[in-house]
Amino acid sequence: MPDQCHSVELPILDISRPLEPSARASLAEACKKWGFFHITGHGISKGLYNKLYSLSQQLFNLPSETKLELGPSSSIKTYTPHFIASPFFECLRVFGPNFFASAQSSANTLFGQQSFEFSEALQEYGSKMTELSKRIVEILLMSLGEDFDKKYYESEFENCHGYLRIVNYTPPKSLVDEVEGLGMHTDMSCVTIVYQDEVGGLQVKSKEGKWMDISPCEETLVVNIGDMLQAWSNDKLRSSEHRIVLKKPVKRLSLAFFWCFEDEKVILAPNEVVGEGILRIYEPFVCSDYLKFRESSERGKFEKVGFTVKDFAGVSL
Ligand SMILES: O=C(O)CCC(=O)C(=O)O
Ligand SMILES: [Fe+2]
Repeated sequence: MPDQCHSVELPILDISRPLEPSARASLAEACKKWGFFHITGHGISKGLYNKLYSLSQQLFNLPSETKLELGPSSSIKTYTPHFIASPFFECLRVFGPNFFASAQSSANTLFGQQSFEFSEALQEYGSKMTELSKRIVEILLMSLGEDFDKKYYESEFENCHGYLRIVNYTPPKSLVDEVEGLGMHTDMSCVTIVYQDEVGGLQVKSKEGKWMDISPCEETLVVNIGDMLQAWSNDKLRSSEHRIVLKKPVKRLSLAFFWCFEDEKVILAPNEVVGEGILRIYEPFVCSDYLKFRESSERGKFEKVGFTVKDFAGVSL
């Protein structure tokens, strides 16, 4: 393995069981240091993943003209073609809370009216991810402080919503070394839940600036903290820079579920979360203003770093 890249060891949390005090401490530490951890006990069967995998392959194997009917210049806009995020990246978005309806509107164009298999599978996956996201936010609140889940879940996180990105990476056939499938970025979510297939390629940047592999592991999902929760937690939870590198000339599929605050939400870390005697790092801001800031400062660059939540709402010293 090249010197500049190592695998990172992250805690594995069994989400189906109550949070033990020792797990709470290692989770808090991992979230502060890496902003990434693994979960098991998520209740999603291998069968559902196999189904989503083969349906996604069918979808991305369709001719470009068909996919572009859902592209950025169409009315539905659920498909992002190659050469927007990177030459090797394309994705389809499915929006909650009615994942069935969102998937179906894309499926009608792609596969014709008769197919419900795709929408049903996405409804099942989207609702499971929604439940998981809620549980993860509760657990993260518990890791921040005694009874913080009871104090803050309902008042702060009750109106969160989610969407899914199905991502297909196609590296060049004559891959010599490695290429970036998706460049360095932070997520704008509260939390993101990622399923990556066995190809791997997800990397997180350490605070010292080293790229570390997050290797795929069967039956575990990757969870990462996004900018919204970093700001809300006054940096107790880190939204880390990450990217996808393609090292083999094979396709890679991932499912990334983003759990986000509602657009009109004002993000302000509660005093108790900031902690006594600790400086507040962010000015309060409206969620959608940050999303607009990110869109406008990275035109054509798709979530490139350089304009993140600290640049937007960081307290000037
Ligand atoms: O493809 C992946 O594994 C993760 C993609 C990602 O980081 C993103 O879509 O924000
Ligand atoms: Fe990401």
